[in-house]
Amino acid sequence: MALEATTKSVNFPKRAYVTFLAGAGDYVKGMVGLAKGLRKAKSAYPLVVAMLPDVPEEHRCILESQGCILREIVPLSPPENHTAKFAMAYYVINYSKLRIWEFEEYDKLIYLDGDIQVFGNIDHLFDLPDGYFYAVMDCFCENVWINSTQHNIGYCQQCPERVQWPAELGSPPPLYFNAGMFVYEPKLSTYQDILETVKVTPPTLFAEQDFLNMYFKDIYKPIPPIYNLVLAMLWRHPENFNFDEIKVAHYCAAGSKPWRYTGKEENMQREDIKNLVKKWWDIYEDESLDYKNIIADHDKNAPSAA
Ligand SMILES: O=c1ccn([C@@H]2O[C@H](COP(=O)(O)OP(=O)(O)O)[C@@H](O)[C@H]2O)c(=O)[nH]1
Ligand SMILES: OC[C@H]1O[C@H](O[C@@H]2[C@@H](O)[C@H](O)[C@@H](O)[C@H](O)[C@@H]2O)[C@H](O)[C@@H](O)[C@H]1O
Ligand SMILES: [Mn+2]
Repeated sequence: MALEATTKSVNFPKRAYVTFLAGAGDYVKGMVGLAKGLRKAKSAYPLVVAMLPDVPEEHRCILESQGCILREIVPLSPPENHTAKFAMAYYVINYSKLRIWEFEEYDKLIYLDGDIQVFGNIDHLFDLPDGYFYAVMDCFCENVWINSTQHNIGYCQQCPERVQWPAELGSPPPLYFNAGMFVYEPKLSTYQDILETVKVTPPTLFAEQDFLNMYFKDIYKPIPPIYNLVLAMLWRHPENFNFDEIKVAHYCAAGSKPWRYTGKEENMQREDIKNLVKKWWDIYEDESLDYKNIIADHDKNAPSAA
């Protein structure tokens, strides 16, 4: 009785990982890989999939069979802005990612893109102090940044001493994070304000990533690159991290999505890239990590009821 009373009286924080799925394409493979990777890393928390209505029933069944918690969200579009030239045309759908601020039933969430894999347990990030927005600093060196001032003057925050920010351009830009992974606290009041702010914020190159950097710039706290290794860092800034310590890999470099990897694009024949793509496939194809087998093992080993 005492134990039961204690358990009931303790208010355990509700935490989860959350990802975002749009369309009927092959990103669902990324989600399955992510769900299995979190299990292999022995994470204590579930994976919630915030999915747009266009995700087909077949993909929903696959994700449920892998133990994912499905949450359908409504698309969110940026204000009409015909001059908007996103770095990648499809980035416009990524604004819908902002719906995850309405998941107030959770105290703290860690967002992970579907093209991310977790190779080491990162549950401890949930214990970071509340009231801040934690994410890894991005890199501006890839061609996808070609229309940005930083890229054109050769400036990157990963090595601010290489090319100094020119005084005539004022102070250097605030630290900028990659929005493929972040630790945040969902709150309806914040969510409502985000919706209102999106309506009056002209879209820019990196769509919702730019928006999130503007919106959270006062409470953004950088965390080490090993928690969201944007693959371009391997050839752009290898001095900024230790390859063997990578806990989270982000397959966002052109041609690096494991489920459609051909090895043909620039840098895709690198040994470290081939190693990370293989590590992703090893998890994706590991049937012992399938939810149904984990549950079966658990039931088999559970102490029989007295
Ligand atoms: O057709 C798409 C495009 C994107 N996404 C989701 O949106 C995220 C951001 O897109 P992406 O990772 O391709 O952007 P990148 O990090 O490569 O710039 C993906 O990881 C997926 O979670 C999706 O589900 N379907
Ligand atoms: O919609 C904008 C997207 O912007 C970001 O992707 C970019 C950016 O990180 C560049 O710095 C990389 O060089 C590039 O490869 C990568 O595609 C996020 O990863 C993604 O989740 C999403 O927010
Ligand atoms: Mn991504």
